[in-house]
Amino acid sequence: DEGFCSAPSILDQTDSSSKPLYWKVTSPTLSPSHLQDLPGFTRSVYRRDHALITPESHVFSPLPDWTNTLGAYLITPAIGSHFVMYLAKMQENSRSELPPNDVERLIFVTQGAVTLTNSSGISNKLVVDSYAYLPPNFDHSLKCDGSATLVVFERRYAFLDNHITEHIVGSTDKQPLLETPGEVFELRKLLPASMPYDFNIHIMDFQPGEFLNVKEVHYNQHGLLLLEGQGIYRLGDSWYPVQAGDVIWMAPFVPQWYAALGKTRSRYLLYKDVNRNPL
Ligand SMILES: NC(=O)N[C@H](N)C(=O)O
Ligand SMILES: [Mn+2]
Repeated sequence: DEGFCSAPSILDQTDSSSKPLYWKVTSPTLSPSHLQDLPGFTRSVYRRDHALITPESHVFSPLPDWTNTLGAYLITPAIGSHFVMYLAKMQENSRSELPPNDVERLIFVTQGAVTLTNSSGISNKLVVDSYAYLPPNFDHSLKCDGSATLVVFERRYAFLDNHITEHIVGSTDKQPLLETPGEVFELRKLLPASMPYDFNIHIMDFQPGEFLNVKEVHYNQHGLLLLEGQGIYRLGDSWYPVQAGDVIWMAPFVPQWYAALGKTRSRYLLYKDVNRNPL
């Protein structure tokens, strides 16, 4: 019947297997139609030790120095982080610019394709689910002919004597699953665990109904992008319904916990600082 319960539910989404990987990051499904474009309504929240930034809050503007690229900064030191996280929407004939000196960069492709060229002229085509790590002061450029959406992390590299990081190009599906003792989620890491790397990017998969065992509190900070699925994120004393396309800032020591819900798996990408003494 056409009663009010006929509002389309997110669970009515038939299988999205026909859609490209991570399609929801750039075209998220908003909650039932009665919330769509409701004036002034947002799920975004900004607190002392966490923030939830949802797609209806994104503010894009031309990325300074890049060509034909719009950027939405989601996390910057102004929020208390030691890194930046931004979405970069590269349009046709677009080109990146180098980060400042001594700043390392990681890019992850969520839509389209870009060509990464380094100073020795070697090019790599990066498609959805591919990534590249660029060490500090490493000459490179990203070019895009059509369109591409990247999530970019940049950080002033914490130099260690006699340690340097390498230029890395890879894709999530080629990374091995790592042990997660006491936890049920599947874990991949995009960077080596070795000492030179002062952060890593975790890709974490949960089946519906699975959740973090540890209600984590730790000195590390996080920038999270939910790539697929939906669930409930607990941050401090608040509980947030989240879905693909949502971004979360977690400050050091904020209590954090996730439970996956719905009919499809949850996958999120997580920046985590590592390998450096917190003192
Ligand atoms: N919120 C998280 O998912 N945190 C990760 N499990 C981590 O800190 O390793
Ligand atoms: Mn954590």
